[in-house]
Parts: sequence; structure tokens; C-alpha cells
Amino acid sequence: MADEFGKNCTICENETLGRYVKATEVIPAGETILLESPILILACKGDKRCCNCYRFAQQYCRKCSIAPLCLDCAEHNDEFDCNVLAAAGAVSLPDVRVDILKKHFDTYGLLQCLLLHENPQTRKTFGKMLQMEAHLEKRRNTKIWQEHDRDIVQPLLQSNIWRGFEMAPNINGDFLQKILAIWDVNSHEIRAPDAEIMRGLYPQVSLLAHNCCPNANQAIDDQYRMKVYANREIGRGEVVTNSYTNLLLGTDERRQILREGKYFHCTCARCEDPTELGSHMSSFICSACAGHKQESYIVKDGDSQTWKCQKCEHTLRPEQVAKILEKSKEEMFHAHGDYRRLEYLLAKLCTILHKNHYLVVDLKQEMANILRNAILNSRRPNRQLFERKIRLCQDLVLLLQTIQPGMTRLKGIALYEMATSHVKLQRLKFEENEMEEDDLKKRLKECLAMYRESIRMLSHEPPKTPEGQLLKNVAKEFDVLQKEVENGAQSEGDK
Ligand SMILES: C[S@@+](CC[C@H](N)C(=O)[O-])C[C@H]1O[C@@H](n2cnc3c(N)ncnc32)[C@H](O)[C@@H]1O
Repeated sequence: MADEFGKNCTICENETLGRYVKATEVIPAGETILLESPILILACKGDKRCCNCYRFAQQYCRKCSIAPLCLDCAEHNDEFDCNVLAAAGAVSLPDVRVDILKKHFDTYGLLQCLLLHENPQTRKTFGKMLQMEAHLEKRRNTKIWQEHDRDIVQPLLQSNIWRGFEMAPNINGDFLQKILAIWDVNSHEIRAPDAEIMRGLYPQVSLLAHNCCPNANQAIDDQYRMKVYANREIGRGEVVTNSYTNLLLGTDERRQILREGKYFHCTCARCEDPTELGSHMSSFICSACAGHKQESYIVKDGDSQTWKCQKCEHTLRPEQVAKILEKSKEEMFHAHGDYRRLEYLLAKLCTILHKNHYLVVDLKQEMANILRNAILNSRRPNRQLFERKIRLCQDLVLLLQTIQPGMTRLKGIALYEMATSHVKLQRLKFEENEMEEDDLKKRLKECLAMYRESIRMLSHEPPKTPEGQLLKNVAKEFDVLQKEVENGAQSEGDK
């Protein structure tokens, strides 16, 4: 597959979305839509990475003395860039201040963008990059603009290095801000060799519009290629969408991230629905109704922007909402890592917030992780550990079915976690003579179905990534369990 969309998609444009991608025919669930390599990979702000291998840099190229390198990389692999930097640097221009570039090392990413233009072989790519959405006027003089000006734009201009570039006449503060804006609006987070984050620019993938209930997912392989695939069937004429934000946040939080980082107000079906498609990920429990032993939720009305009970007249003022959330976050911070405190806090928060509230979901995920490690580190974990973990994973799977009904990586992981705990729990019960072999077999068959679904959810994960490795393990465990079920369910438990 090439770095372009195939025949099943077309690039369109309208006033609201700008350019976007639409399906020209039905795209079946699981079908790959695009496989694209990044035009450039850059370190995140504040990180200095080797220009060859992206590990943390501890020295500079001896020839150009500007490109950062790790201790294992002896020289700058990109000979063209190295020569341009060396020529534009100390050799031909005595005014060049390499010391400023080194002090403000975030300038190197911007230099790499400019070098795309200097090299005739990548000049077209530079042109493609400049066509990407920048929202320059919306950013002008904002905090991010000023920070970039201080940390990147002014140091780069003062270094004078650009004066030796072919495109020097075009280079000024606004032009450099535009490139930085393009990166902020369009780049994707990718996993660095040390498992931290860096950024990649994928011109085709970045044409996809955002939706908080997207129909396409992406997965990045060990060569940093990004695969986009349909997570459910995409209808003919439907806009192909991915997500620009964390989908396990509430509407106000997602919208804020999109507004501040991507400069638009999201009006997707999930954002527009006060109950978030019935998930209630931002809802509060109505204390007035609870006092009458009734169950009802306070949700934010989109038009009036007020927080109001769905059944009675009870409301919450925005300051009250902010205070509850702030206090809950503070308590979560203090309970971090302490299972007992988290369990106690969960019980408390569930009297105020809906059980699917994004803060509650966050808490449950942390608890499930702690239980996972407790089970792994225990020689004979007790059944309560398994039961609790299963319930926590089940809650997450059910929630994900609502907000992301198609294939999702997180659902795949949660299903796997649920399946392994289920298998162990059923075996424990069998060992303790609580069930007959036929029953065990029936339960294990249910676990096989969970494994199967987990494999389907993770099927696009590239082999040499942690998720791909997980997929391999899930498939292996599935095979072993399937054989056991065929040969007599209790065999593993007998060992
Ligand atoms: C990564 S770019 C997508 C490509 C862009 N439309 C273009 O023409 O280059 C992100 C920008 O697309 C627009 N956009 C994407 N999804 C949107 C949505 N759901 N609603 C409104 N605007 C959206 C916003 O302007 C956003 O900053």
C-alpha cells in the first residue's frame, strides 16, 4: 500500500472541516485504509534526541557541530543535512552562533523542517508540509506563540544559521511560527525508543477529521509507519474520522483540548449529547433524587450550559462542578498507588459521580493495574483478587462498547485481562470442588470467546510493538486453552 489513500476514499473540502477524507464505497470493519511513513520525526519540546536513531542525545556531530547525536552514533547519517549545516555554520558565515542553537536545542526540530526545503529531493515534501492547516491567526500572540517565540523562533533567528540557506529571503518570525503551528495542529505522537513520546508528521493521515466516536483507528509499527484501518464498517459517503484526543475524558475536557490545541469546537454526536451517548462520562448523581431513593443524573445542557438533573429541578452551578472535580482529582492524587485508599475513594466518588464518570473510570483503571501486578506477584492469588479485577475490566469493556462500539486497542487489552482472570478463577473454583468438569468446560469456552474478541480487537497491532507482542501472547494463550478445552478442561488445573 502506498503513502496515499486508495480508491475507496477521496479528499474533500468544506468550510467547517477544511480538507477531510470521505469514503467513496463501503469500507468493511478491519480494512486497512492507509499505510503512511512520516515525512519527518521530531523530538518533543524539551527533549534532545539523536537525529539518527531518536535516542536521547549526549553529543553533537563533529562535522556540523549542530546535529545532536547519542553516544552510540558516531556521525550524522544524513550527509546532505550535515553538509548544509556545516557550510552554513562556522565555515562560511563567521556570525553564526552555534552556541545559541545548542543552548536552545528545541531549535533543531525547526532547522530540520527548513532543511527539507534545502534538499532538492525533499523540497516537494516541504511544500506539502506548508499546505497543512496552521491556524496562524488564531494562535498569534497566544501563550503558545510567545513560548515558541522565546524558546525557538528568536534563538533560531539570532543564531544566523538560516542566512546560509537558499530560502533565507522567506525566513522571518511569522514563517517560522507557521511551521511550528503546522506541527502542533497536525503531528501525531509516536513512541520513542525509550518508550517516551516524540512527534511524527504524516500528511495524509492528518487529513482525517476528528470525531469523539471515530470510525478509524491508527497503529504505528517499528519503522514508524502509521496504519489507518476502519474500526467498524464505514458507509459510502461517510467522513472517515480518527480521534485527536483521549476518548476516556468527559466532553468539557475533550472539547477544551481540541479548542486549545486544534482550534475547533467539536460538535460530534457524543459531544452534543448531554449523556455522551448514554455513557454518562461527565454526569453527576442527583443528590435530591437520591434523597428520595430515586436514581437520576445531573448533566450539562448544551444550549443553556447549565448542569441540571434529568428528572427534577436540581441544578449545580459551574463553580460547584469545578470544585467537585478539583477535590476529586486532589483525592485521587493522594490515593495514587495505594489500593485500599483507591477502593475507599471509589466508593466515595460513586456517591457523587456516575459510575462511568471519567474520573471514576481513571480510578478503576489504576485499581485494575494494581490488581494485575498483585496477581502476577502472588504465588497463589485469592479469588477475591480475580473477582474484583474481572468486575473492573467488565465495567471498562461495557463503557467502551458504548463510546467506541468498533474495534479498539483498549477494549482488546481489557478483554484479555478479563479472560486470563476468568480462566484462573474458574480453575480455582474447580479445585475447590465448587463446580463439575462440565461446568468448568462451559466457563472456559466463554473465556475462549473473550480471547477471540480480544484477538480481533488487537489484530492490527504491528508485531514488533508492545501491543503486537501482547497480541502474540493472547493468541498463544488462546491456542493452549483451546487445546485444553478439547482434551479435557481440568488438565491445566491438575498440574
Ligand atoms: C489535522 S488537521 C485536519 C486537516 C485539515 N482539515 C486541513 O484542511 O488541512 C486538523 C484541523 O482540521 C479541522 N477539523 C478536524 N476535525 C474537525 C471537526 N470535527 N470539526 C471541525 N473542524 C475540524 C480543524 O481546523 C483542525 O484544526
